[in-house]
Amino acid sequence: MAIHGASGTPLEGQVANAPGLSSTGLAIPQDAGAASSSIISSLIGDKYVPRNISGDLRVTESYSKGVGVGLTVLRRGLVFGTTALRRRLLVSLEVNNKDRSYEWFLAWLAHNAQSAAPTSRRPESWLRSHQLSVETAVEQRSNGSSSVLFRLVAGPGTHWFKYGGAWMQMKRERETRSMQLMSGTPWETVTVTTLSRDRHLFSKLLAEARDLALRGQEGKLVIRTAWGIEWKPFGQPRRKRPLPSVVLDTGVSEKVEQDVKAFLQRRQWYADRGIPYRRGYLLHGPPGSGKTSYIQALAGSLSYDICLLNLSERGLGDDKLNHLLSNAPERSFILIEDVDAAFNKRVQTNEDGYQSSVTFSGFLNALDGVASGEERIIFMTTNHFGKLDPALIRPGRVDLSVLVDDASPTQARTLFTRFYGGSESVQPELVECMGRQVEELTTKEMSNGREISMAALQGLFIRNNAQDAVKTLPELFVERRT
Ligand SMILES: Nc1ncnc2c1ncn2[C@@H]1O[C@H](COP(=O)(O)OP(=O)(O)OP(=O)(O)O)[C@@H](O)[C@H]1O
Repeated sequence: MAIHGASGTPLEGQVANAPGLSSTGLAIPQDAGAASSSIISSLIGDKYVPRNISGDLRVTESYSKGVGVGLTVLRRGLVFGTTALRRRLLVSLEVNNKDRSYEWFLAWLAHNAQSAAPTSRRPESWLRSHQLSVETAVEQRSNGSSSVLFRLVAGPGTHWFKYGGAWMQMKRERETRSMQLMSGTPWETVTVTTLSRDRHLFSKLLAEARDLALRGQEGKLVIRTAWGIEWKPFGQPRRKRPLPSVVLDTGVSEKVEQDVKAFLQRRQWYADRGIPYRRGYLLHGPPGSGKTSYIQALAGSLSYDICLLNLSERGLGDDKLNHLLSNAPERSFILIEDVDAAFNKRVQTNEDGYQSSVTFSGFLNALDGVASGEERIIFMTTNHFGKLDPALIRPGRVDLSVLVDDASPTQARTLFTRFYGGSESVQPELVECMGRQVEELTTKEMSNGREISMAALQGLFIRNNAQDAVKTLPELFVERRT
């Protein structure tokens, strides 16, 4: 972002460099008289040009020479004057799409423009424009349902709006010849121009735009994915999942939570000992046991964001990976799922045959990273702990490794009571009683070498009422995996 005078380049430079100008800034016109006499000669031939006509031509030559110089001076003067006036009176703010405030500003403008109902008194900020672009967003309501919204934002071109009593011109420009190499999106710039005396409004406006954006994320979990070498929000911020809604075996959730909290309070401790301030966690266990859900819920409870990293991403190489891991936004967990799948053969291949260029050693180096004071928390998940290379899970890369297993009897009971407790159709005592039944059933099935995932239990409880769920439960247990 940059604030500068309206002309952009220094005036002196323009004058001195302009073609056809002397160092004094005056134009030196070409010999207009000679040119006109040669045109006449070529039209009617030299011999028909009488001597006295040639004398008149000399008068005309010096006259046109004078007019030429006069016009040039006038034109230059006008340009000079206008530029000087613009420089004195106007001030511009430039925001480009490399900066986070770019999105905030466009969203703020769209928000204010849309709130201007035609019949009501116009609010202070509104948009006057004939060039609009559409941005589609999915909004999640508090009851969990979602709706698709179309937001009209100022498209490329010139727009006008009023803010804080001042008129502002906004120019959105898109660079069509070059793209951002990593993300493939065009470079864009927004230049807002207003009267110099109103320059203080810029910071007010940007602060408002930022607050509006952050308000939209309050109480929500922001998930980011890698876009080239940058982390960008993926979809709209989601509603946070309450941590207790992810039911892990006794003590597991507390162990991870306490470790993360203790780590967050020891920044100085790490700094004093010169240890890189980072921590790695590995959650391993069968599919559907709640690993991802837990990490997301934990992030939400600590008001952290999630940066989701897919090691099989097309175009992701060792360098980019290193950059991404070292430049995650503050207050975010980096989540790398199914880490075994990425490196069990040391070279990973997509369904379409694409081979990621991240190497195992490159990944280890990126995990070690450059020692810096920046906080970094990485969570990795896997379904196959045994397949992991010991180099990956050594302390420093994985500091805490936790098994998140299939449903234990206590987990099954707790999930049951969470689902059916508080419902009007079932008495609380009955729910407690059926919960104990679920616990006993699970203990019995487990002693027979059978198990059930938490995801399967959740599915059962979603589809059935309490009585039917208890009846159907035994059918869902499967032989334990070896
Ligand atoms: N322990 C749990 N408590 C509550 N719900 C759970 C639990 N485990 C799984 N679920 C539910 O099951 C679904 C899948 O869970 P999740 O994706 O977190 O499992 P996972 O262990 O990460 O699976 P995978 O290893 O296949 O990635 C989610 O909808 C989640 O709500």
